[in-house]
Amino acid sequence: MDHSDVAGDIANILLTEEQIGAKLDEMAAQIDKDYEGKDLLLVGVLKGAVMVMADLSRRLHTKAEMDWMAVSSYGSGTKSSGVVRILKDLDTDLTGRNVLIVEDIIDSGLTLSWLVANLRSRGPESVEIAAALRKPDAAKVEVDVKYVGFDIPTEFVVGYGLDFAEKYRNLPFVATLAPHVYS
Ligand SMILES: O=P(O)(O)OC[C@H]1O[C@H](OP(=O)(O)OP(=O)(O)O)[C@H](O)[C@@H]1O
Ligand code: HPA
Ligand SMILES: [Mg+2]
Repeated sequence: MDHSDVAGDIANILLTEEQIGAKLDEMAAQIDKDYEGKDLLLVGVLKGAVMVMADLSRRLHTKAEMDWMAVSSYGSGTKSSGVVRILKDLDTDLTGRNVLIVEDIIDSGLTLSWLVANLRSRGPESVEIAAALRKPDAAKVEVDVKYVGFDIPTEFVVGYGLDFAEKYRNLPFVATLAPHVYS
């Protein structure tokens, strides 16, 4: 079998580009309502959140700044190590700011619970979370998410920013991988 093309690596498409786009429309409308008249700082969590940050931010009418943090807890594997490392910190002082963390996925919740606590300690006015995906049955810690796109089953997924060993981030949809990819 020829596994050189991406299509041969995909087992099942969970969410199409159209479904994701429609959900982001709803999320952006709610965020616009909630932040009306406020200054908003979007904090994207590299690298996975690049797609959702680009697509969500372009749907907002609220004036927003964007900054980025790079943290990593998964390395090249499919399981969270539980140890969060800051690879790149924010450039922005959070004092008095309304921060909205933009994430691709909440899986164990370890990354975001750590990140929320870290950002709250910097004196912001508020810290909320917008996440495209959440795996409710995989939660090891509860994370209070204000805006969530889709709840998905406890399966490793790729696409729309999500990687397996740095690949598949550029897929426009969210999918599971064929077993041969892991072997
Ligand atoms: O809820 P958790 O179990 O903590 O998992 C979620 C986190 O894991 C992934 O990041 P990863 O560490 O793979 O970095 P990446 O975004 O660069 O792929 C994902 O983008 C989230 O940040
Ligand atoms: O299901 C996932 N896929 C890719 N990266 C991830 N990081 C946490 N969960 C996942
Ligand atoms: Mg990753």
